[in-house]
Amino acid sequence: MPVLEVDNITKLYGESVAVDTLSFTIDQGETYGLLGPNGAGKTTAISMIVGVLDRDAGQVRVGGRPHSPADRRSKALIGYVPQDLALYHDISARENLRFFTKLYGMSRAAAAREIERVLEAVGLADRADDAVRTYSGGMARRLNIAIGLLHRPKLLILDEPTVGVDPQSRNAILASVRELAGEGVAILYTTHYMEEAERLCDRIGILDGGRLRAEGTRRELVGLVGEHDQVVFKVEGDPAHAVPVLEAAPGVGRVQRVEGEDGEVVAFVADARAAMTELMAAVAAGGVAVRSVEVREPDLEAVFLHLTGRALRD
Ligand SMILES: Nc1ncnc2c1ncn2[C@@H]1O[C@H](COP(=O)(O)OP(=O)(O)OP(=O)(O)O)[C@@H](O)[C@H]1O
Repeated sequence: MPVLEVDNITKLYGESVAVDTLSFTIDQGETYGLLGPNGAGKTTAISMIVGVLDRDAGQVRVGGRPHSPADRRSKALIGYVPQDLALYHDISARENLRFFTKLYGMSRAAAAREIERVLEAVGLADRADDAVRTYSGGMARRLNIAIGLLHRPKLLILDEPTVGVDPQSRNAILASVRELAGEGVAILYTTHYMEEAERLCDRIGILDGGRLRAEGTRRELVGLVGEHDQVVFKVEGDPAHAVPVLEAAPGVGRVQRVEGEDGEVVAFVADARAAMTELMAAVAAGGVAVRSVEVREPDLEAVFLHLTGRALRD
């Protein structure tokens, strides 16, 4: 049973549809990325899922039960880390966390244990007693994530957690997300960074104009484009000789000489990994001396362009 089931949620602002019949599910230990440009509807979708924003239509189930903010049982399963920070800047990270454990009504012993655990999880243990005002933006964001983890949620929802953070904090955030997923937490992660979605997420939903244009693993999404893997050969001598040899090789769709690149020839294949052994054998049999081989796969940028006709980064 999925930890999160989102079923046709919709939000209207006047005439405009911010989120349009959005559906997806997330399993235990799975990281699901909602990828879309600014204004795609990511924050609106998340706010409806968490329950801080009313839905105009649709259902959300968490842990198999219909979720509403009034339902304490399903609420206890969710850890929500919004874009806005909710921290006290004049006290330390540890004191901020202690405040939230009191809010959750945790016992002293449980609070002490959970505070250490979440500080470790986000890599802030060594700065835990410093005032938050001395933190970088990225460290403050990590503390915000720590707060979302205090009650051991089964579903962690992160709204663009790496926007405007330093590279060190960004890496720490990505590492903590991976570790939490490894412990079985289901993760909903929104981002407009293609590389993050590719690196982190098991499955990705591409959101644009409030609608889910496509979803799947990176490989499935890339397959939608119909664009092929590129196997780039650097060859000795005249590359023209390599062209007919590659064209005749099994699994090769099209062969192209790269403009300006001395001795570079590209073979387009459906699946480079599957085709590689036969391709190399054909090249050797054809007497082509290869200096190097590189595989380039189409990326999510190409997928977004294919689906929407626009670039992901405007
Ligand atoms: N309170 C509101 N009233 C009217 N329109 C809104 C409101 N909040 C959001 N919108 C509109 O809904 C659409 C989706 O916005 P949303 O903030 O969910 O996008 P997003 O993908 O999270 O983008 P961002 O990364 O910029 O936050 C946008 O067109 C936005 O202008």
